[in-house]
Amino acid sequence: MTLPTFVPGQRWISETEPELGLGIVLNVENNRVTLLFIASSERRTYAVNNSPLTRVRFSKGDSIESADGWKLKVTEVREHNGLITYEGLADDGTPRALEEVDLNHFMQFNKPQDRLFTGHLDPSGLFRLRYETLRRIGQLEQSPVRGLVGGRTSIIPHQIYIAHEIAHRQAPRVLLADEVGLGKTIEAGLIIHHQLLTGRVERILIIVPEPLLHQWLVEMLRRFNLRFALFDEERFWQVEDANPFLSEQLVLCSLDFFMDDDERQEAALAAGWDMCVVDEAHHLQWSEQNASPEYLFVEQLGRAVPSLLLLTATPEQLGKRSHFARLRLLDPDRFYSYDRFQLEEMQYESLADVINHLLDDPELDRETLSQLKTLLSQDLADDLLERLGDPERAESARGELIQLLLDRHGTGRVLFRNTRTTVKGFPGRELFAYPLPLPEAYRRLLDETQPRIEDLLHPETLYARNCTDAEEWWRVDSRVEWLAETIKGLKSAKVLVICAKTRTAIDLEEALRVRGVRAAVFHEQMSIVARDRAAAWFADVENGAQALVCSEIGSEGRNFQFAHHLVMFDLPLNPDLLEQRIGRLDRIGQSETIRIHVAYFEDSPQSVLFRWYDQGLNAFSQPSPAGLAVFGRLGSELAGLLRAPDSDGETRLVERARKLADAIQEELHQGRDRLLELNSCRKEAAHRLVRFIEEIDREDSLWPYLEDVFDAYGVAVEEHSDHCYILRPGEHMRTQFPELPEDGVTVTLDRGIGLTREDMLFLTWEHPMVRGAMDLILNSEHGNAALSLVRHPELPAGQLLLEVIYLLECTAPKRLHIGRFFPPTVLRFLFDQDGNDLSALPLESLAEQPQQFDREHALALVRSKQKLINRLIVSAEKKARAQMPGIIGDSAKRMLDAMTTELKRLAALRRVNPNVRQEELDQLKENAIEMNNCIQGAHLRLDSVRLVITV
Ligand SMILES: Nc1ncnc2c1ncn2[C@@H]1O[C@H](COP(=O)(O)OP(=O)(O)OP(=O)(O)O)[C@@H](O)[C@H]1O
Repeated sequence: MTLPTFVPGQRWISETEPELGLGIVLNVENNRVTLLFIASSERRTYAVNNSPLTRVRFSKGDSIESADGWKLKVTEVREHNGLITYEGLADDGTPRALEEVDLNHFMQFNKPQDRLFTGHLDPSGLFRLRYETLRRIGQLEQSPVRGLVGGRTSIIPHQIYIAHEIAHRQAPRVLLADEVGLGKTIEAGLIIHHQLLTGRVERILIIVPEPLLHQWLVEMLRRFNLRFALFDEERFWQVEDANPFLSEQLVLCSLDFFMDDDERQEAALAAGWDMCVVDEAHHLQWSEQNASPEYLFVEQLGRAVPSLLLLTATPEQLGKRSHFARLRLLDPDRFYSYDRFQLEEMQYESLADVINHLLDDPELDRETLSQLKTLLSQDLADDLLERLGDPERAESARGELIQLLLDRHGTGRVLFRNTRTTVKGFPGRELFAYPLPLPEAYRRLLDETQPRIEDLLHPETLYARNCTDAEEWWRVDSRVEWLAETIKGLKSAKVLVICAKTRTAIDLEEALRVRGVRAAVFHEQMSIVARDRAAAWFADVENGAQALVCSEIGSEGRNFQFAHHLVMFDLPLNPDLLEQRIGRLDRIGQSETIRIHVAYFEDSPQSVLFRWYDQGLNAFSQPSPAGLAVFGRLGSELAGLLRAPDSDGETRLVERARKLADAIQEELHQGRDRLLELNSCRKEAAHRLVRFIEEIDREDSLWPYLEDVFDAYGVAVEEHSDHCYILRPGEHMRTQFPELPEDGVTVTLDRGIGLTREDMLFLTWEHPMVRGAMDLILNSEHGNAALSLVRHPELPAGQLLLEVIYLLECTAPKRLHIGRFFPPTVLRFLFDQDGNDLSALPLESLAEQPQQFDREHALALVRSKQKLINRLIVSAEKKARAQMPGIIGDSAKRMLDAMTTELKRLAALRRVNPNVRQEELDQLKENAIEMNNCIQGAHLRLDSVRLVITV
């Protein structure tokens, strides 16, 4: 091997640290050479006979830059006393010369050709890894289930359907209103995850009732690897001088945090969120006379933030108008008049009827067709109606027509509600009723005072108010003794106790403690930390509390499905609250029949209410979709009976309630609920998506890919158990590896294991570790220039091939989300030395041979073939350019189709609703034009090259 000759003034670059820039030889002494890297202000000394340095030597035709910034196209390269002078034409066309000592110090040799010709050759494995990564990214961007795979969640059809449906919209604004416990938080998480992953949103504000802060924080982190910053007063004031919300991208706050504090509201309104999520949105109360401050605040946010997700299991809990008002927050254009909304609801039955025909009938009868035409008269849907007659295209036309009908005439686009009737698979409920004698002390008090309904249903509060000197209420209330005995009788089973009043909950805990029951309490007056501690103590299987006593609001939204026994210490008047209570246990993940224990006082208003729920609404054994409507119509009569119980009147009222509930339920089923059901989970589509995800889970392509990544970057892997591995930083780790702690981490690739073993990372293509690794590869030059020896049965030995990878990319402002129409597209070419196109031979078919090249020979070979290589790169570029119009045309068409549909929708809405502004239509058109320009301007980039020699 000949030793390199170093001369002061020469330019060399480091193969191991190319980021240092162009080095300049300072001196050579005692077989040691010292270089100065001016760009990075570093000085390095190497052994002359073993340095990782490559001489920078440009060739004729290269463009180079001087330290002063002028450029030269090289026409001649002269060497004198070991130093090179480049001659050629400067930018302005004048002939100039540039000494190598004056070359730009910042010159980077990251481009594939640069690295190839300067001998910065990576192992072939890295080249393949880079190619595989590019290909994967293109596939992932296009995957219909992008963003829905990476959560630590079971794949549940209705959730995936909703998340898919919503996440693919631009700036979605929807109300997620699945029945209690069906997974709205998870749905919101999936949508957020998708939108973040695809770059559609970056800044998100989640607002929840204070008791749910911690649960949300934990769910987002453990299920979706999303780190939200919890903002409370202390955190808010940590940032001085600037809007504190600008210090984080993902923020979680309680609604209370904003109330009565204009400064915080203003800061939130000015913080430039892309998406806002509001949980338990039924708290946003509204009436014509009086909109609540909470409503007004979210209304303002809704105007400032493009995407808005509202979550509630009981959308009509505070009345229909309030429900309408929340819909208006989401789409003020669509929901602009309550009267019209009501009128529309009346037509839901005939609408559902038409949709049913579209779904089920092979031929549409004349009446249905005429109804359809009337419904779509404003929609310019003639082409769709025409397609119904064409057997080839009828299926898709039916789908589009249903979508149109749901969008225009129902709450289709904005409201999603799945129920247990459609989701299925939930365990049953069993009712245990305990009539108890009304304590004498209560009877006396109720007779002596003029109690309000509240007092009638919760006599303990009346007692506590009026008998301040007497014994504590819980010493006279027979329900307390019953409660203690019931809990003890259930041995070690966990029992959730819910009562309406905070004071009652606090006292009950003490009463239970006195009676030897290990109980914790949970209510809204406790701090978040204390509440979470109580919930955790209750959840602890070994040493935890047997019972948790909750107040009404304190338990809202919480996950207690590990318990199977629910005690209702009293009953709420509002049927939605009853359902919220049962929903603490009746949620996804409940494994047993739920035992509902209800205590009430005989011959008292409580027994009337119990019968009303049990026999009138049948609300204990299943959710009662008509409950609220029946309560709305017969509520005042119920209140009359509560005030003055009368057994005949009670029997009559319960009977009326039952009949009314049946009738409303039937009506709802034919109309509104049928529409909601159709809209909230189209079964076939949902199952298609689920199958897609299951296939990805089964595919088994992630681990082989990761093994290559770990191998390339020096991450040590150890088997843990089936599908589980321990990862640690290896001794030769190249660089800090994403999401890998110093002391290692255990990972699994199996969803089932991931769901039960939360101590392990659940790795998918969407996990931050995997995405981080992909970024690491693509944001560096790793693998963009390589040389390998390969064997292939169809290729004679001794051939020289060039493999060239081009990337077709489209640059556009983020707000346009161009990736959905134009993902980065990989174009691969393979040529032999005679320029024959061998691209049809896939990369995988070239069997890699283990021989290594010595660097000097490799460099000599590359240099000797420089002209050929450049020529082949030009051929590849030509071929790539020839493919561009097709790719660009397809993607422009996809974009235009999607935008046209959206434009048509808005134009049709505008015809029925003058509130849709012309500017919105104009904006959409402008977006389409802008996107089209970006797509037409897609550019090619040479990503990597590999010189291949066949053996
Ligand atoms: N896909 C899933 N995989 C695993 N667990 C799930 C899934 N969906 C829901 N769960 C669990 O089921 C429970 C209920 O889900 P979630 O809290 O999202 O329901 P919700 O509809 O928001 O309830 P609520 O109406 O009470 O607010 C939670 O414990 C949640 O973690």
